[in-house]
Amino acid sequence: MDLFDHLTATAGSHWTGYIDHEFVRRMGDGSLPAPAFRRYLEQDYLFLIQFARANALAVYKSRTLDDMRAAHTALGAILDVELSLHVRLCAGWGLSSAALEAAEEHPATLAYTRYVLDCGQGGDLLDLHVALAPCVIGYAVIARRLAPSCGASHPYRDWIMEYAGDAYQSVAMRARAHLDRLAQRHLTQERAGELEKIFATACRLESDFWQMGLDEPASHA
Ligand SMILES: Cc1ncc(C[n+]2csc(CCO)c2C)c(N)n1
Repeated sequence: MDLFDHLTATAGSHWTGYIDHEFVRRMGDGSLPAPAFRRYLEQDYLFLIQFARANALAVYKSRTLDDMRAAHTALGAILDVELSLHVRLCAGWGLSSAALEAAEEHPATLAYTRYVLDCGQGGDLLDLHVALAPCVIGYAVIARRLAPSCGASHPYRDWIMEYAGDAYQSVAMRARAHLDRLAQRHLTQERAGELEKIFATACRLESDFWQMGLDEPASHA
């Protein structure tokens, strides 16, 4: 059992509630309403920007060149690949770059991203990578589960295939192996409980992020 397996097992319903969230299930069966997906996409753009900062923090928190390179690669992938892919996906759903630039962070976006950054600022590289794991590895797990039921005209095919594809699956596998190497160097019995708590909290915040997409926006009428 690697550290990721251990963390998902101890997170229990926080983990399963995240990967099996109603938003995920309805994306899988295609019944997710388009406005919910658009709300998610808009906030995910803002999420990715903060996620890039979290990887920059991981570069800073690294004590070996290997760790530094891993974080630097992830940072570059977000800035040079992920964000432009995301902007293109958004355009296909009627969200312009101008709309993305004008968007404000929802409390769920703020809570999740700043929690991850706080884990990294207050803790060490292992704390930070454990806080990032539900995001980086969780999306690969979710997309792999949805892919078999994703036909050619599935409305969420682009999203599912992006994360279920070989390229992203191997990114996630490398992240998982890196997390395990970090654990071998830094994990002690005394730290296990705190790391389990960080992982479970990040899963809860991922669930809140899905839920934000499902919830109707507050009416200001
Ligand atoms: C709320 C939310 N959680 C996770 C991801 C997934 N994700 C974010 S950055 C990245 C690439 C890592 O190199 C991946 C897979 C997301 N997009 N939005």
